[in-house]
Amino acid sequence: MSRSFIVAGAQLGPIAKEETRPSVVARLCAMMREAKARGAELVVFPELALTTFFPRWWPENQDEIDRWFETEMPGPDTQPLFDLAVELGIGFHLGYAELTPEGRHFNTAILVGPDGAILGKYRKIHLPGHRDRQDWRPFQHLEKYYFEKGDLGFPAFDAFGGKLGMCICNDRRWPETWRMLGLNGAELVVLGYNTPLHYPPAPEHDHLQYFHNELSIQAGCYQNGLWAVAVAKAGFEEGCELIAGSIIVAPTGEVLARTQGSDDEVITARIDLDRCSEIRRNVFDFAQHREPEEYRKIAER
Ligand SMILES: CSCC[C@@H](NC(N)=O)C(=O)O
Repeated sequence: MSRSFIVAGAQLGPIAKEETRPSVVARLCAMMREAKARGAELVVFPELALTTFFPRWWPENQDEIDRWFETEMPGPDTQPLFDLAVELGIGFHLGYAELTPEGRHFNTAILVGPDGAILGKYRKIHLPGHRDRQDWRPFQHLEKYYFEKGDLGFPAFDAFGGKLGMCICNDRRWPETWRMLGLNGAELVVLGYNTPLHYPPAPEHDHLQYFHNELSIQAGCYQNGLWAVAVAKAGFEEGCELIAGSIIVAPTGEVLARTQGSDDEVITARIDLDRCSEIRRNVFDFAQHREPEEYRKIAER
């Protein structure tokens, strides 16, 4: 397979609390068709792409938690997405809430090939927010309550002629995420996010949300010599404004495509995985220039 191909980011506008899974999957399918029409071989959907961003609410009972989670992937509601991918011959990345047969809850993403096979799975490691109900906030951010920390590390998978890695939303802010993916050989990192514009503990930083999003992703790409497709769930969702600004970023840190609005929107760019070496054979040649014995504190509590 060629290492130069077109990728798409499929940004989602808001998903209402009562919007059904079939309705959301129809929106994803429409964007998958558009991505394919624009020549894409891979389309990237956001974090928790099947539902509203439910960690903003304190649940009253277990049923109110489990209603947001998928117990099978694909399941009856998501099978049409897999079927369309096979029909069109396009791969995809999808974020969703996973409930395992053992009753464990994860914030999960998968990478699916153009034959509909699941090529890789990632479970979010950096869970932001809080565990307890905090009524002073205009909305909750209860990821630490709803989810367990991911247990799959930061793997890179053989896919699309190269090595692909995944992370999810808050993970993108941590240099350790990108470095682990880089060390594991990732050449393209795909990720989705749900980022409220308003950050209640430090509202003086609200105006920097778009800047911090791009800063983190561009730095991750440049410092590890890899590509990224980073895709938002955006817009006013149940009274909470989520940032948009989905981007495709080159190993040089340059932004090649960016969404214009805050609704369902597809962006595309041609990427060439061989361009990772522009950075990895030069300033970030890990074998030549890394000094890991000086970094031990990074892996300590
Ligand atoms: C409350 S922390 C900020 C919000 C966080 N959102 C997610 N979904 O991880 C993020 O890092 O974008």
